[in-house]
Amino acid sequence: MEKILITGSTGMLGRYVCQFAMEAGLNIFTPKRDQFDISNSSLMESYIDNLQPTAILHLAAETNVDLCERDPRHAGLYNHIATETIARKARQYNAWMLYISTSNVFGAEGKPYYNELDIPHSVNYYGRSKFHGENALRTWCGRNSMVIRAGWMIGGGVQHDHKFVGKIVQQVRDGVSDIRSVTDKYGTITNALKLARFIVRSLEERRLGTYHYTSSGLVNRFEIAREIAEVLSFKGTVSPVVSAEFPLSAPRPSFEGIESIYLPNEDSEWKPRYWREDLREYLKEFSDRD
Ligand SMILES: NC(=O)C1=CN([C@@H]2O[C@H](COP(=O)(O)OP(=O)(O)OC[C@H]3O[C@@H](n4cnc5c(N)ncnc54)[C@H](OP(=O)(O)O)[C@@H]3O)[C@@H](O)[C@H]2O)C=CC1
Ligand SMILES: Cc1cn([C@H]2C[C@H](O)[C@@H](COP(=O)(O)OP(=O)(O)O[C@H]3O[C@@H](C)C(=O)[C@@H](O)[C@H]3O)O2)c(=O)[nH]c1=O
Repeated sequence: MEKILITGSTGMLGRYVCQFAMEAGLNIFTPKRDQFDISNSSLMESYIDNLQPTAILHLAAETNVDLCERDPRHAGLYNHIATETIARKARQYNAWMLYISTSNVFGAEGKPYYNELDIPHSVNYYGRSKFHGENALRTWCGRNSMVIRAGWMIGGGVQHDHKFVGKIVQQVRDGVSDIRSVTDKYGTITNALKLARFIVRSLEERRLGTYHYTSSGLVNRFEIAREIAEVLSFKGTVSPVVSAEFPLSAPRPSFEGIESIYLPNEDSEWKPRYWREDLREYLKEFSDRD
């Protein structure tokens, strides 16, 4: 019988994945931190030994990019070593394993877009720790695993969006008069709900290899903020600024757009579209509530 372990089930992405996996009638196991702490190898090992999963969706991670920069040891433990521990166990039980990585593995070359043939070179420790996680997976279960790299993730809605869109929506709701947003950081966005559909489909198909999954179109943070302001009928102004006005511990690449040369070319509900369309789809979660 199929037994699917999902780590990070309470996160921005994990909630949607659990929702779709349950709708598909899959037998999922979603341990919380006290049962499955990614900083505690022996706890993870004994949980997996007990469960003996047939598949593992490893979504848990340290997603605080600035914390990773200030504490590379923490980044390594959470994003690299934890993945290696889980991947070793996946191999032991011959379980198919999925790992979610990030466009942050790229950026040092300064190219606008990166595809699956490009060799990662990150500008920060979060990106490096995620890339080492990818490689641990490839080393231990390369023949039975999948890596999906996502771009700037949009998802979680009012309660669980702790990233850029959530922060801008919060400012709109707080009624600030001016939202400042950076024009010199470009990337591609990933609608978490649609990615979750693709993950569940990939699980069912036991897809293998590395894939980039993002909406099309390179966009900067300012353009996203302006779009949010328009959709939510924001009364104030959105001002373009340079990133030097937002001092952060971790450098962000000027360009971290990713695109896919391998994603199946089929028209389906998981298929990413142009960034504006996927962003507007997500923003309904906010506008529908008021
Ligand atoms: N957000 C983004 O913009 C992007 C994210 N990604 C990747 O996608 C994946 C999912 O990210 P996202 O959903 O945004 O992440 P979130 O930050 O929303 O959620 C992180 C998840 O990991 C869990 N977690 C954190 N620390 C531990 C721990 N010590 N032990 C057990 N569980 C822990 C959290 O549990 P708890 O609820 O207990 O905190 C939560 O379920 C990650 O691998 C991330 O690197 C890739 C590209 C972009
Ligand atoms: C709050 C705020 C931020 N910003 C800018 C500054 C900075 O460039 C950026 C920070 O937004 P975030 O916190 O969403 O960005 P960040 O933490 O860099 O997001 C990253 O998270 C990890 C998990 C990933 O995997 C990456 O792909 C990426 O999504 O937004 C503004 O321009 N205006 C604002 O009001």
